[in-house]
Amino acid sequence: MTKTETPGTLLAEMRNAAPLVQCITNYVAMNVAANVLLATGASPAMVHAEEEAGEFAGFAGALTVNIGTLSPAWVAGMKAAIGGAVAARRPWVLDPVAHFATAFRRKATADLLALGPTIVRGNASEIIALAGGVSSAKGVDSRDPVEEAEEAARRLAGTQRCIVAVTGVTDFVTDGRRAARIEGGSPLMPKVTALGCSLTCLVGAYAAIRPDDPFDATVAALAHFAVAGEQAGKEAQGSGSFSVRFLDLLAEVGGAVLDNRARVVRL
Ligand SMILES: Nc1ncnc2c1ncn2[C@@H]1O[C@H](COP(=O)(O)OP(=O)(O)O)[C@@H](O)[C@H]1O
Ligand SMILES: Cc1ncsc1CCOP(=O)(O)O
Ligand SMILES: [Mg+2]
Repeated sequence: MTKTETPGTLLAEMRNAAPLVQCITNYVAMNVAANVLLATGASPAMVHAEEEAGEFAGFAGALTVNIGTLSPAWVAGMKAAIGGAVAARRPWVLDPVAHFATAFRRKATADLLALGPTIVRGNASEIIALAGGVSSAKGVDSRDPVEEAEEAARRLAGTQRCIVAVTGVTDFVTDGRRAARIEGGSPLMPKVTALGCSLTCLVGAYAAIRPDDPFDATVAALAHFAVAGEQAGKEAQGSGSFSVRFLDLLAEVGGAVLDNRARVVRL
């Protein structure tokens, strides 16, 4: 049986390792996600050109791929990066932002999924649709509760042989066998753009320290967001002050505080 590792232990180890994370993310998220990784202790690099993305992935600790603002050149860069990550046996995370919205996105997402992501992180609408169901969303924001995506997540994890993380009011993580729910966060989080995209990059940072079995690492990344987000929500006056306080708290939260405050239910 695999030993369960606590979020706090993994946070301390991740911070100590300061993993280099190659983030291919969208124009909206690039700056936000880089600041989130720096605050948590990881080292972000936004590298997406086809000419260099595969080479970079060969020495980065992990790769994250997000389709938020897609174009054909970006898809080529993503595929090159994934080739480099797979060859170097590094974990890679897929964030299928609004993949159901257009034929271009659907095709790109199907191609990327076929390359075998280590982890898929999306909101409930995205995960429902990725598993073949009908979601209520049209764009990047979720219109479905996480509870309705749990079965889809288990199915997707089983068929793709990967970890699936669904986020929302209460997050859900499964590898098709193990599963966990993570409570916390704040209703202000979906009111700040690119936090889901940034979380995907943070999942990459945690996965970099457990490349062969990143289930607990994925739970730890979500717990880190949940604990910092909950506290920031208590202190904020609105989404502007939330953003600032959230970044500070991602840095302030240490291993002991994370283990104290994280509400993780293993199923
Ligand atoms: N209503 C909510 N209450 C608490 N936390 C939330 C809520 N909605 C989203 N979150 C948190 O916000 C972060 C981003 O998740 P989500 O909004 O689902 O992603 P996306 O931005 O991709 O749609 C996650 O940490 C999630 O737990
Ligand atoms: C608004 C927007 N449009 C295309 S990508 C993007 C950001 C989505 O960020 P998130 O999925 O984290 O809410
Ligand atoms: Mg998203």
